[in-house]
Amino acid sequence: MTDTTELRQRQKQWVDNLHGDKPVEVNNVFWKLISKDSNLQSQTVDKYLEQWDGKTDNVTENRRLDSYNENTFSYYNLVTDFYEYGWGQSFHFCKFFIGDKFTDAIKRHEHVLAHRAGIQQGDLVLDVGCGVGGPAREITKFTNCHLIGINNNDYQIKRANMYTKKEGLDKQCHFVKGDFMNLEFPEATFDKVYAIEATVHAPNLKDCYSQIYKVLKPGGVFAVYEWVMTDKYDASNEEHRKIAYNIEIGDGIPKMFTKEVAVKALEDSGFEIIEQEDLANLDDPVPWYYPLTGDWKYIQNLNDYLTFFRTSYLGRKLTNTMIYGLETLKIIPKGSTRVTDALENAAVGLVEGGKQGLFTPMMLFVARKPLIQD
Ligand SMILES: CC(C)=CCC[C@@H](C)[C@H]1CC[C@H]2C3=C(CC[C@]12C)[C@@]1(C)CC[C@H](O)C[C@@H]1CC3
Ligand SMILES: C[S@@+](CC[C@H](N)C(=O)[O-])C[C@H]1O[C@@H](n2cnc3c(N)ncnc32)[C@H](O)[C@@H]1O
Repeated sequence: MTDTTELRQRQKQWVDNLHGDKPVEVNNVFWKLISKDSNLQSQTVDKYLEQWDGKTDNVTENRRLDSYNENTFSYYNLVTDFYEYGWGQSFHFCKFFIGDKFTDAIKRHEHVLAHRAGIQQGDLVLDVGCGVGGPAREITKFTNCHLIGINNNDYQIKRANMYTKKEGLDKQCHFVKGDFMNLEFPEATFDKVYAIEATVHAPNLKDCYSQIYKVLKPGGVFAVYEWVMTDKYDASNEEHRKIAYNIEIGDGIPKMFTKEVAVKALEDSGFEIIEQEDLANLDDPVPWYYPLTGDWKYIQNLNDYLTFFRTSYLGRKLTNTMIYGLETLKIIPKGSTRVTDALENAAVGLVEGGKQGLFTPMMLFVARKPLIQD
């Protein structure tokens, strides 16, 4: 048995045991937490947090980079239910315009990527790091393409396929296990490839982009919303490094790279960069991170009061207090509070990084695989 087969079997078994025997259709976050295996939940939290001891020296960082696969696997086993509860089925940020409803802005961000990638009816498209498939379903409906989503988290794949079947899209769109550091599709399979806020989990962007390059047809396009530290970021500045660290620990990221590293990685993989644009502007009338600040003045739709209460500072405090109470009463598994604490770190780091313009979750790159390779 190869190492990869063994790892996959172990991860599949872990997910089956961790999430208990509740049907995959259950949507209530508290019910999902109650039905988790307490022992395994606590072991998953330990496994994830043992990597995060506050250190950012080279040895510690290399350890995190080496264990990227198990680390993000554990992270998403812990946070997926919270993400769905607080954010919905698309696990990404978006640009807001005045008057925007949250769900409309999220979908528009997906349409923009599909448009910039030039996805056409009938194209075979790969979604790299597909989450529970919110963007994939939307892009399939928007373009009428055929789409495969890959993900290294078995729990998310189950939920992605469940939602897709429910929406009657399962003939056009499906989700499989895979590691974007080792894509197993034959060379030149896809017309287009996209990734939304996923490849930031890679331990090495060049190796990840090279895998994408390999599976794209010559002339094919790769479009990505990359998470990067901007040109303003200075790794030797303690405050900046602390912000990046909060983003790393709270979002399951082995190491945040700079925009410069991402550009070089695309070029070194053989791509020709057609467009590069940071869609997050500091002077945007409505900042991308506002759902996490709970700035009520930006809310322009009645439905969004509920969504943004959950994601706001106050709403998070309320959720975290409830989680703490339920864990103390042993109603939900041990370790759940440590998960909400890590998510709080994420929110703080993201907002601070966004406000200071040190970080962007929407560095858009559109890159082409040349028709003739060197
Ligand atoms: C991790 C990466 C690369 C992308 C995910 C981006 C966002 C969808 C998440 C980043 C931080 C998350 C938090 C929540 C939802 C999803 C994020 C915004 C919550 C609002 C979910 C509900 C919890 O009670 C609080 C969370 C704070 C962080
Ligand atoms: C923040 S989520 C974004 C999901 C999706 N793109 C969306 O916008 O809803 C990041 C995704 O990348 C996946 N991921 C992380 N590391 C991966 C890897 N090595 N191979 C494949 N998928 C990975 C996670 O499991 C998760 O689904």
